[in-house]
Amino acid sequence: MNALDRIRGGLVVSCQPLPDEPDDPMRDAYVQARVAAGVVRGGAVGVRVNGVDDIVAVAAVVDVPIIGLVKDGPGPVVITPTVAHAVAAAEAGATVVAIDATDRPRPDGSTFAEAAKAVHARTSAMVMADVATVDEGLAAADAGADAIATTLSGFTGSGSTTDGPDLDLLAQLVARSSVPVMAEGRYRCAEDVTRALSAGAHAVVVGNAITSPLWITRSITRAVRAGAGGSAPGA
Ligand SMILES: CC(=O)N[C@H](C=O)[C@@H](O)[C@H](O)[C@H](O)COP(=O)(O)O
Repeated sequence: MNALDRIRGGLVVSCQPLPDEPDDPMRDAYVQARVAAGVVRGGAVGVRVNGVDDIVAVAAVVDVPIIGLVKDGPGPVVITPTVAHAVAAAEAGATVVAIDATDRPRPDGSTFAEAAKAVHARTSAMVMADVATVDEGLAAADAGADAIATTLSGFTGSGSTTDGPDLDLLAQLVARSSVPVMAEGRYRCAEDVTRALSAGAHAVVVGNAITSPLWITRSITRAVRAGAGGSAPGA
């Protein structure tokens, strides 16, 4: 059974520090490995992990598929931006390599198709295309992606921007794609996951809502300050 078959219908948990927080105390391979071990114990069928050191550390403690990526550079393409990053993620232990497949220039001048081809030719890993639009997803499947993920919806300036998960993009890709479609990006709770699976997602990735104490705490403190949940006692 390949890595994609193994995660079908399940919850994949993204174990990563917050991208825009260089001082996130969770930015530590040992810590992410412990988080990954915890989510697998809780029922995650796969994990998504950023960076060669973290992938190596996580691969040593879990035996579920690892969707690996390497975030690097000033952008606009940050998720596994070059052929070398893609191969490095696979060599570190990723069973699926997540690669930005948006239509934006890559720092090494490569295309998504070239990165996918290099992973397939030089490693045993599969390739997941992170996209923001239907057109990008369909193009990525034609270019050799083994799966597509809605990861970049709302992050590129193209396509729609939703406060919650982009279930519309998911449904359109499920209807038209020849390869499995992963739901990812702003999935926060059991209801979100169930809705994505009902919409035909191959599997659903949840990140910050499970694995970022910084993000979770900030969400709650901001909501409390904004008055969510009624008046504070004595107020
Ligand atoms: C846009 C981008 O860089 N997304 C990254 C992709 O690896 C991660 O920062 C996200 O945490 C991940 O996609 C899961 O999403 P959420 O944390 O919303 O459940």
